[in-house]
Amino acid sequence: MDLRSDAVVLFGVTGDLVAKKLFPALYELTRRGRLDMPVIGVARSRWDHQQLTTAARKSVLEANGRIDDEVFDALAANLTMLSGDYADPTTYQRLAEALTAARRPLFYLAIPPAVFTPVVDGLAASGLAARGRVVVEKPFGRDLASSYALNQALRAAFDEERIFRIDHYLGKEAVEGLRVFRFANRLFEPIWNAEHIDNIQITLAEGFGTEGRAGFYDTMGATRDVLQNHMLQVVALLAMEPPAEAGDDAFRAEEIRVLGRIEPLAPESTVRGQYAGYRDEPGVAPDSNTETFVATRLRIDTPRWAGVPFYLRTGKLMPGTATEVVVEFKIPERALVPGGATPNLLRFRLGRRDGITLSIQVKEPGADVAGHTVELPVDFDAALGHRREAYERLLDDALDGRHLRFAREEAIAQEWRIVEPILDLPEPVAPYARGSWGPAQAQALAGHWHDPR
Ligand SMILES: NC(=O)C1=CN([C@@H]2O[C@H](COP(=O)(O)OP(=O)(O)OC[C@H]3O[C@@H](n4cnc5c(N)ncnc54)[C@H](OP(=O)(O)O)[C@@H]3O)[C@@H](O)[C@H]2O)C=CC1
Ligand SMILES: O=C1O[C@H](COP(=O)(O)O)[C@@H](O)[C@H](O)[C@H]1O
Repeated sequence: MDLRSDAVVLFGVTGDLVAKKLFPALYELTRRGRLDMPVIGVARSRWDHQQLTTAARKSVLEANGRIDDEVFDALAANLTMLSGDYADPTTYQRLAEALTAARRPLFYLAIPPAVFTPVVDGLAASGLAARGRVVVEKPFGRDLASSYALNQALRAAFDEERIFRIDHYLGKEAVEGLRVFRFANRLFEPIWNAEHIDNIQITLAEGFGTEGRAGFYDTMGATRDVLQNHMLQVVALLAMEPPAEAGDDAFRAEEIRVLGRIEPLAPESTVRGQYAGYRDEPGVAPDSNTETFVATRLRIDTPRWAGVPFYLRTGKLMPGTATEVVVEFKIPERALVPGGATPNLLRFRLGRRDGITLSIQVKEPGADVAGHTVELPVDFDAALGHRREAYERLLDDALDGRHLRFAREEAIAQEWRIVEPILDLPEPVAPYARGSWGPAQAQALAGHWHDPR
């Protein structure tokens, strides 16, 4: 089935993901002439058409800072609202009536994972699944066992080619660009290994808290929310071997292979934290042990990465919002220049102010011959101009039935295997101050973290 979908159904249209990412993506697709089709928002909340379009307008304005009324009106003319309970078969019957003219609807599950299976079952029972595609948000299940069960439920309703497991980091231009950096630059490949790299750090920091989705977040935590998926995908892109041949299948197979060589995370080298005041938020259990921060050390059992630690940390209410990878190279074997024992750092900025910065040593001005660190920055906005947002690219792909930028089932299974030992640990989470880099124990884990700029 390779024809473009002809309707979009957004389950969870009242939610945070739709507001932050999906409405702006739909607006942009409309602007590009890629979305002239019905868009049906589904939720339990009893929204009318006016509330739906008001929410859509607000989210486009918040994302873009401005709005083109002609484009927005074209999108609004396609929007309709359908309120109903996901356990009620009549919800799907009404949806089927609204989709009578649609031959290949795209069902987007922008809902908490606990409701994925009931919705898939409802789509199957109503006959809608038989002609549709489905996009399933991350996290895909809660652990390895539940991800298998979710796969079974999906496959009972949809053919594999009509299932799209989204990890929106795979749709980010800068994340996808790691593939080009690794395999289109002869310069770095010979030193991309344990002989020359001391450690690799990945920080996914957010300067905001749970933003009204605490009830959902409290069932999830940082490990399931972003470490299991987004961060491990970035690790795979950094650590994979060059594929034996060009092409997307060989590339994805190699990614899965390296995920398979990552050792399960150890509780002893993991720090879980919770920001001050989290337990007072509406929807959070008063004794919640959910982590809003996690830092961990990961090892990859391949000759290329023998002895090289990968340090990963992510948290809410950190000092700022940024996703950065820092590759720290080893210092020169012999100290021939004073001040020359500073490691070269290669910094990838992913998703915000995208770019790459290489820090190198140059001569300190003056009579003495000594090293001084300078940075060679590349700013992708300046160098490359506008690039499309991840959700816009991924929605466009799913509408066309293209799987390249979606997560593979085997990769997701490996990711759950890796994080399983640190899920739901009974030890109390360590408190941390809002606006800090997490609990003090996390600072010690890496010895020295390179904070995002
Ligand atoms: N928010 C984000 O930035 C991102 C989110 N995601 C993923 O997207 C999905 C949705 O996330 P998000 O939008 O943040 O979630 P929300 O907590 O905002 O929930 C989305 C909607 O789902 C409905 N809902 C909530 N709880 C239930 C329930 N128990 N049963 C049925 N419906 C429920 C609510 O709508 P109503 O009550 O009106 O039916 C709510 O508006 C998740 O899988 C998440 O991991 C992925 C990337 C980013
Ligand atoms: O999947 C999620 O990702 C966002 C972070 O995405 P980004 O593109 O803004 O880096 C995170 O805020 C959210 O909690 C999580 O569900």
